[in-house]
Amino acid sequence: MLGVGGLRVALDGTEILHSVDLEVAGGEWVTVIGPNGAGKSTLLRAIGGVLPFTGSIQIGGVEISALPRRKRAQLVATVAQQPVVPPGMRVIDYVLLGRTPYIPPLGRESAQDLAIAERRLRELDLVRFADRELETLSGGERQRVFLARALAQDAPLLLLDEPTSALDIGHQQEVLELVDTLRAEHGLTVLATMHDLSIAGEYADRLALLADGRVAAIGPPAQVLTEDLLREHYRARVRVIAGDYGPIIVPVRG
Ligand SMILES: Nc1ncnc2c1ncn2[C@@H]1O[C@H](COP(=O)(O)OP(=O)(O)OP(=O)(O)O)[C@@H](O)[C@H]1O
Repeated sequence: MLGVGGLRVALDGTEILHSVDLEVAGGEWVTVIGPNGAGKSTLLRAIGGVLPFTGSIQIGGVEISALPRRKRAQLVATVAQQPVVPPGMRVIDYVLLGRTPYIPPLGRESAQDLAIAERRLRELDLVRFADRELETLSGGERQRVFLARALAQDAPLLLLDEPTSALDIGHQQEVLELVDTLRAEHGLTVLATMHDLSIAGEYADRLALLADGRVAAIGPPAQVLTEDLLREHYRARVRVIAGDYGPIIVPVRG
């Protein structure tokens, strides 16, 4: 579904990603983990088509650089780490922006577009905020709105850059379960980044550990979330405990 080969990205003259290779199958969930500054957001931004790169990024066998913007937006939806919040915009109108790739030039959203946006608001527990200005929402409420907009885009590839970092523990689980349900029902492919390693391992089929702009390890969560790899790449002292849905990572002092 997604094929990344020999990907290099330089920002302001500094190479951040050094020949990254990554394959994500249709319907698979891969989460990129790694220490601060490893290049996780840069990787997602390149795949999302907002950064220049060299190498190859293919979606469904087609190079993204060859896709017109509108077509790309029908294939890839992104929840960025810090999305731009348009001043004065109501929540429902923001979520409707997710339908833009389907609205003809100079056209208006259809009743179906509105129905899809409203369904996303319901699924993400946001109905009561529909008419509020986005700027007036709390950080966690706003993060759910960003996800609602991306899901309204109905793209087969979803890029999630730390989608639950502002959410309380209940909403974290609710949002990730919703993404997982959509994946099961519609074959959605998910590429995410996350700092919570236990949650990352519970939801992803595979984890890719990025360090200094290179893939240092990739595989099923139990293969990547090891005390040795986490010590080496995060300089963290942890205990790894076997959980029902994947390894549970507990930071320890000694
Ligand atoms: N415009 C820029 N010029 C130079 N370096 C940059 C620029 N933008 C980002 N970087 C650097 O690129 C590196 C990777 O950044 P990126 O945001 O991809 O990391 P990350 O793994 O997502 O980190 P975090 O976990 O902290 O969100 C960082 O060292 C960052 O300082």
